[in-house]
Amino acid sequence: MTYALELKDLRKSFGRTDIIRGVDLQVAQGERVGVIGPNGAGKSTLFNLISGRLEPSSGQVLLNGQRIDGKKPYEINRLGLSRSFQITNIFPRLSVFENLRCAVLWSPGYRYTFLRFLSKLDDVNQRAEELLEMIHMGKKRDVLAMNLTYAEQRALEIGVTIAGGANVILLDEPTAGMSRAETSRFIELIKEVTVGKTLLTVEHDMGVVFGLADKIAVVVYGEVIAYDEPEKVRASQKVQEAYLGSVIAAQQEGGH
Ligand SMILES: Nc1ncnc2c1ncn2[C@@H]1O[C@H](COP(=O)(O)OP(=O)(O)OP(=O)(O)O)[C@@H](O)[C@H]1O
Repeated sequence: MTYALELKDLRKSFGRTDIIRGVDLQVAQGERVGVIGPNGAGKSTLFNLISGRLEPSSGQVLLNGQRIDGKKPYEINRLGLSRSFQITNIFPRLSVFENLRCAVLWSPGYRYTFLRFLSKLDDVNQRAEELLEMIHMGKKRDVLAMNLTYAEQRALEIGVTIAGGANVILLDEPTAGMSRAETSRFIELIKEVTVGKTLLTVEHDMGVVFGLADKIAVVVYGEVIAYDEPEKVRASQKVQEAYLGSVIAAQQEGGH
């Protein structure tokens, strides 16, 4: 079986410190995976290894069966993986629509076709209109990104991330900084716009991750200690002891 994303004995050291210590992970096409774990466990490093920001010390990363470890982020993006950062991908002084148009223009299907550019402009506009509807921002079409609310900026960021039609999407804490109400609307939006796509998301909020993910990968000290359906992960004694027990207790105490 070819997985949308597969990690094989992936390792990363900084100096003498082993940060990612032999991660194996298989994500099927269309699966939504939540990556959880304590601070400093290696979740961001894992995302950096997958998206090409960092090169692994050893091991393999395969995207749709093709090795991508060692490739540059833009090459990996062209092969169908898109990663969202926390609103750094949007242009504050451009309107919502222009941001989406730029994202489409910059995406793999269009970026290298400058000579065919003019004949393709209609397609670009049409795709940007489609994206505008997908993220439910038709009414904000001409508003400058800098004048949007924080939650709207995050929604635009999702639109920008999916603009190129990547089939594997990586989201870094997509609901960080949102209110409860915004968070639940945003989870629905993420679900809608990623139907059929493969999604990996790093998330600290257990409510979000258990509501969104088909599978949860628990990273502790650079290793995936559990990778299973949410209910099985929640019930796992090993996960309770290593991580979840203390987090759930803390979130309940904090009123989350
Ligand atoms: N470039 C680097 N050089 C040295 N150490 C690094 C580097 N990047 C990350 N680390 C270390 O690797 C460990 C894992 O960091 P990472 O940011 O991946 O964890 P995380 O699980 O994403 O944490 P958090 O939930 O707090 O964001 C940390 O101890 C961090 O200090």
